[in-house]
Amino acid sequence: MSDAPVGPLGPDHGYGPDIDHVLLTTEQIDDKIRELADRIAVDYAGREVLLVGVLKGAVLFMSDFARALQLPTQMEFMAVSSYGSATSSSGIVRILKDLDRDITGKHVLVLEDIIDSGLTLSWLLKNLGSRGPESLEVCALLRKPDAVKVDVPVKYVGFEIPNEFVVGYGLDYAERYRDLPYIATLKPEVYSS
Ligand SMILES: O=P(O)(O)OC[C@H]1O[C@H](OP(=O)(O)OP(=O)(O)O)[C@H](O)[C@@H]1O
Ligand code: HPA
Ligand SMILES: [Mg+2]
Repeated sequence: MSDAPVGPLGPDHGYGPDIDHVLLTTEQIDDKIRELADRIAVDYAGREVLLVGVLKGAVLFMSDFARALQLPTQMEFMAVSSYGSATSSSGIVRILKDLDRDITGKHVLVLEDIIDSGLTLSWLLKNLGSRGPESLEVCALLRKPDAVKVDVPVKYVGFEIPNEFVVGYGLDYAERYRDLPYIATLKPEVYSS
């Protein structure tokens, strides 16, 4: 057994001192993923779904969601970046890794960790839509309604959250905190150090 300190919400990989407040616990996230997966299993019954995970933020969500979804799925990943190490979007989306295969005729379900300004997803949907999928929908774990700059049609949303920068469960600040098992905000001094 490890001797690492355990925070009030369980193991926090030692990030505890940087955390300001917890928005969503591991249990709330797990329950929501099961709820989304149940709904999507009904909507896609009899169809084969191609999950497209948006790296890197959606990697934990993709992994838990694919296991919860009681349907055969295939997985592809695309890596895009618009934030770098900043806390607001540059508005410029860059493809860092494209899909490995053609999605023509497929039922594509994009999995995103968060919709903040909506710029990444708006760009991504145009890009994927031009490749001829049979259907194209989005399932996002988080959305910040007060931050949206571009309206994007999103069929499945886990949680609406306040307009604060959050980390954990795949979401990073300067590449840190993705491995935190819950979603939280950081103390202001973390940004100034
Ligand atoms: O709605 P938006 O304002 O466009 O923000 C959402 C996007 O920003 C984050 O990605 P980021 O660019 O930080 O890359 P990462 O997933 O590798 O951290 C997040 O994972 C979403 O993909
Ligand atoms: O609140 C956020 N946290 C981490 N990454 C993000 N990318 C867009 N919004 C966020
Ligand atoms: Mg990021």
